[in-house]
Amino acid sequence: MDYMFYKHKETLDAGLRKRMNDKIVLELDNSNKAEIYLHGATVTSWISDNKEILFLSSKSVFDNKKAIRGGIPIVFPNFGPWEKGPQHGFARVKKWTVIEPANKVNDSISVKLSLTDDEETRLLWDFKFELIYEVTLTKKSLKTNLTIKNLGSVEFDFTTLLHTYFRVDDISNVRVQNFVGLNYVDKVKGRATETEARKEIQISEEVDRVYASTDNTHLIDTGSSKVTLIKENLPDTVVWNPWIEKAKAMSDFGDEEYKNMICVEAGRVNTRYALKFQEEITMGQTIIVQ
Ligand SMILES: O=P(O)(O)OC[C@H]1O[C@H](O)[C@H](O)[C@@H](O)[C@@H]1O
Repeated sequence: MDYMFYKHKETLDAGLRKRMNDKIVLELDNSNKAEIYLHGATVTSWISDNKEILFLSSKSVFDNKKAIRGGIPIVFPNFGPWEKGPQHGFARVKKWTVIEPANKVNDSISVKLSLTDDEETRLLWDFKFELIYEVTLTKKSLKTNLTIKNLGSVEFDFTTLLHTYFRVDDISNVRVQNFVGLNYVDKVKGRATETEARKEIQISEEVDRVYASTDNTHLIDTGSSKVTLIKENLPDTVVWNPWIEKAKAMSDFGDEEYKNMICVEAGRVNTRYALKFQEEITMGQTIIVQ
């Protein structure tokens, strides 16, 4: 009996240890923390004042191969289907390296991760680059900044996006602001270009829209909390909810989970950004809980 117990415990500890090695925890105090997996540098959890702000699917696969379904996956160097490699690029499925460990200064704590080109990335996309991702947590905010450096001797271009999954209690109560009058590409309707007429977006069907040149601020009212998304150097915003059929079709997403999430994704996706050799650009977002 004892033997069985200890054997089981050892297995558990080994599994737990592995998961712990794979992620970084930023902890301000017991009620305010965030978790970042090295796989994709994916922020998978952000707890502000004891409340989880991000959605992570219960079906998400943590095999260090597939992209994590939820949190904030990083899309680079291509948004959407890509003729050279996986959908949304490789940044979300590569193992990142910590270059500056978690550092607490006054009321904030931050960490810096990096991804550089390797044989695998050059095979798909033959450029020399470094991505630096800085995640900063305060009691009320989470800032995620991405610096893209061209380390080679030729220009490259890319699209990029922070694919944030927000957790909501009930999608029918969610409102998102600041799209009125903007053009968007409707990916559900064969990429038709439409103009947004609503002051507040509500979700009651499958939504997959790429809004161009959006305001730098969106207010996401989840019914039980208000969250502000502030974009920097990311001109576009994608709004996505797979709804019933798509949810069922995704193996790493629960059938009913579409009710508990909305993706509001700050990106640079409408036009590819050309980065000259030896140059760099920083872009990012800050999410603030009110
Ligand atoms: O399933 P994934 O590759 O993670 O993509 C999930 C979604 O990402 C974005 O929001 C795109 O606009 C959608 O078209 C896509 O379905």
